[in-house]
Amino acid sequence: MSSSQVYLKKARYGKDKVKVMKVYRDGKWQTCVELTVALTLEGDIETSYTEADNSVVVTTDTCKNTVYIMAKRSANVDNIEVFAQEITEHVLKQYKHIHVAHVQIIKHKWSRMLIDGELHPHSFVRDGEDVQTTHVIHHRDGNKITIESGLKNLLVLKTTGSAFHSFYRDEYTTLPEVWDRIFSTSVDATWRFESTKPSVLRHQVNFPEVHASVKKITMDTFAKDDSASVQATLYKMQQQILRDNKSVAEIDYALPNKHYFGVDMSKFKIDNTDKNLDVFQPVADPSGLITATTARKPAAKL
Ligand SMILES: O=c1[nH]c(=O)c2[nH]c(=O)[nH]c2[nH]1
Repeated sequence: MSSSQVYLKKARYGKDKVKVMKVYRDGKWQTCVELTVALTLEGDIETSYTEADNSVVVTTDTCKNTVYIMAKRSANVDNIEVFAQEITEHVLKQYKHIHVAHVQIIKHKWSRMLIDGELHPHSFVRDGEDVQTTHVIHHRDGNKITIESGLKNLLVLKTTGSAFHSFYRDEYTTLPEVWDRIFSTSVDATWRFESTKPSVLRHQVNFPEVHASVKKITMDTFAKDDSASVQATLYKMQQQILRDNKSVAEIDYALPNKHYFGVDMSKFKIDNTDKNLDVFQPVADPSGLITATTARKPAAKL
């Protein structure tokens, strides 16, 4: 194939995995926020790939510096969707040949310690590996912003209140029906916001409240639902999230079904079945993987 038949179709570059910790101080009370940030850029940058023209390259090192300087100036590092928009706005203002700025943020958990029954003013604990995420894409054209936020790695388990039966059977099916089983999953939820107007997104959506609501509904539904399947429980979670969060346009879930199988003890003449089933083998893989997206129907036209 001659080189005239190929062209640079897409290009985007920047700095990934920029780790930043910000401490806010209010008298003796301190708060900390730890983020992993990626800032990547699109625009009139083709010649850096096609002609070795570095004059159009805002260096990835500059991208890293930008994250740190914006963290220094910002009062909103904790509110990752707003902090991400502060960065994209700065980038589009500063670099006229950059037309799309992407900021992806992972917010790690630091929860205030409870010491002698009281919240401690400056000590924190990592009490879970679940993280909040966001991906803000800011287009110079029309000043359009899209925001996709997420809750990842929320590991949950219930020891009863979950069944799986009446499924499709054929000559390939060996799975027994169960009316009581362990249900465990690591929740991976991603939701997109309705509006594309920056002013609305930035100032009228309470992003931390949406994160908190998604987490609460996920856990409430998981605990309370008499689960007929991962699929049915997942859809209940998504429906409730869209009902309670008007700013959310649609939500995806990816739920691995982390299997716990009863150990066969029949060779030892020990009954570990049905009512006597209480020893399980956690099976890391393979796992089921149940995914779905739930969205709002467009409003009916009158
Ligand atoms: O909730 C479930 N959904 C499935 O689709 C499935 N498939 C399976 O083997 N176990 C389960 N459990």
